[in-house]
Amino acid sequence: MPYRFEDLKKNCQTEWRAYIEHSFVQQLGDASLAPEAFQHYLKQDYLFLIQFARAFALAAYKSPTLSDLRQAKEGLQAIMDVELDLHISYCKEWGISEEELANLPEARATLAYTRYVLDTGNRGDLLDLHVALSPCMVGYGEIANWLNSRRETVRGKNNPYDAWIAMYESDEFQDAMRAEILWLDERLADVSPSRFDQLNRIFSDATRLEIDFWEMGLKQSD
Ligand SMILES: Cc1ncc(CO)c(N)n1
Repeated sequence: MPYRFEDLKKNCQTEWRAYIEHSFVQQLGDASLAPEAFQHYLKQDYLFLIQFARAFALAAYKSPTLSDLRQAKEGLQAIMDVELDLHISYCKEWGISEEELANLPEARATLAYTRYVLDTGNRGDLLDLHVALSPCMVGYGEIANWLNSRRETVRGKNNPYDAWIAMYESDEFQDAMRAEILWLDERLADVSPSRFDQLNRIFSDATRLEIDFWEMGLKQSD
């Protein structure tokens, strides 16, 4: 049987669920999340996205074909045009200026995750890099869908985090997520069992670093 993206998730189900259904996510969905925790997360996510944009640019650099190049561009575009724009305006609403954002120190969880992905991409090939990026691209789309499937989730003006959910359920983000899964399914179909094990390690590492990112938000750790 050829491997698929689903197999990466299946092989680290516990970590994947701990990421998707993290208490930060649940509290964001039911509007009980402390604003300070959200603001801390949002500021760090701004710094995170800058490094992730670099990682997608690295994917572009490592792309041997036009279609690979297009896929890297999709990711870069989702970050720069969908996420970063919203983060900046969201931060303004919450009283955080672009100047404050520019001078912010990176939390350890931000450093660990982003540098892990960049290092994996530098050291490995394009598939290693896309696998390292996939918990981010696919996870947040899945989180929005999971939140929408829960009765506890509050949507609309009674939830101050509604725009966050709206961003990740948007067609633009969901399309980018589906394109990433398709791209990975095509490449994973050709890999050997030992190569798949290597890729699974990267996927599981990145997923664990996503969990740490939520923890950093909840605890407002630096
Ligand atoms: C930490 C983190 N993971 C994933 C995404 C989705 O791009 C994000 N904005 N931040």
